[in-house]
Amino acid sequence: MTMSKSKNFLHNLIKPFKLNSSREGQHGEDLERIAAQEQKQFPFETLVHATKDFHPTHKLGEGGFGPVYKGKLSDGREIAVKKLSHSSSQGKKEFMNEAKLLSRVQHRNVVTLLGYCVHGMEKLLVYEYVANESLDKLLFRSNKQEELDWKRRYDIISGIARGLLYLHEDSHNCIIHRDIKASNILLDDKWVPKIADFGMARLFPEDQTHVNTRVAGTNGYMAPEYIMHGHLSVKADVFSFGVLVLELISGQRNSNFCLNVDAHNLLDWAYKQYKKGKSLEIMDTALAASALPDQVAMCIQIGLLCTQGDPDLRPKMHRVVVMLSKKPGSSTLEEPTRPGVPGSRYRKARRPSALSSVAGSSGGSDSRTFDSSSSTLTATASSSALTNPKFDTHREHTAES
Ligand SMILES: Nc1ncnc2c1ncn2[C@@H]1O[C@H](COP(=O)(O)OP(=O)(O)OP(=O)(O)O)[C@@H](O)[C@H]1O
Repeated sequence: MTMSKSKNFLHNLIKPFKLNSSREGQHGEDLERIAAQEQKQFPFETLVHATKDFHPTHKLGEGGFGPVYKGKLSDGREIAVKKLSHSSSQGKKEFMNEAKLLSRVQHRNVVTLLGYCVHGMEKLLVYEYVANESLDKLLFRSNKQEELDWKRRYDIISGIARGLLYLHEDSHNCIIHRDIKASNILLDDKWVPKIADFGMARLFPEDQTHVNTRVAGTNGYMAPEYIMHGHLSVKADVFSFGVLVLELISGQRNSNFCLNVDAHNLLDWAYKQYKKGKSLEIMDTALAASALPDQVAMCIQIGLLCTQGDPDLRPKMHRVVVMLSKKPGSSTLEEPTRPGVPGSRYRKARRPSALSSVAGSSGGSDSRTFDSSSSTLTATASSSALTNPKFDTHREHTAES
């Protein structure tokens, strides 16, 4: 091929993707952008076809927001379709705006939201399908713990930390996840962790007239200041992340901790062992062969730093990522203070009247209630609050504390 021929060839190859000349280029880019946005909206028929009419055999499971179905698009891409339950009164336009915004969130450690669909009363979200199981199934509900060797667990901890850092600081807005837990971490076929369910509060704001049961926080993972006073900041996610780190290392759930040891919960146990200089004793026996003791000890210390009772003392995710990237022992980490007590005493249901008075007094932007039928707490804040890094709601709460 001659030089000019190969130049032409390259130009033609690039042309459909990039138009360079100024006005034509601008126009082309606009069209591209519009087309890209349009593609985020899936026709309902496409999703019906992809999931074989939401056939029960395609159902992957059901969470607090509704059922999730596996599907396959005609181009071969595998998808997970989340059918949102009907309990929110959010308008179609608002939902579409939020979904469009969230489908711009792109990170290796965050599940990609491919798009959305509104069809009559139905609101659906279309995600990339993540092939492996969720972390809780592997860690707590299978006999595959051995497959999660130390290197995998360490990579999972680092991946989740990077995904959270992205949501907090690097995405177009600060997104506080508020429900970081093992079942919201999906693993792909290469064991890469992906944070799922991000931004759900934006997509599904609370309907103030409805005592809903949707999930925005889970016992055992929620920061004490969030449960007790409604203080919501990135540090609430840092707390949940710390719990997850200690769960990954110990193989024990924090929420129904039942080891016969002198401790109330996993955090308490980890802290006591740490103070005695025996932190490695909390390590999952399934890690015995693969663990790098110094690295495990460093991660326990990071987990404890993240779960400290005082949110101001907890590191931000940026600092966590830096700490995780260090060689164990190469720098001194801070000494963790006492961990916060996850507030399972909120198990008592609050009266709906108390709920509406809280919601009412807030000007409608924030409410909290507890669904006594599950182990989850519902707590939502307005979208503006969720996107504002400085958001910190402090209100006298009416629940027994
Ligand atoms: N993108 C996805 N790819 C593969 N499976 C998925 C995907 N999203 C969700 N799932 C599966 O669908 C099921 C339900 O997920 P969902 O996130 O709705 O609820 P959950 O995390 O189990 O509970 P909760 O609503 O309390 O967080 C889970 O088993 C999850 O593993």
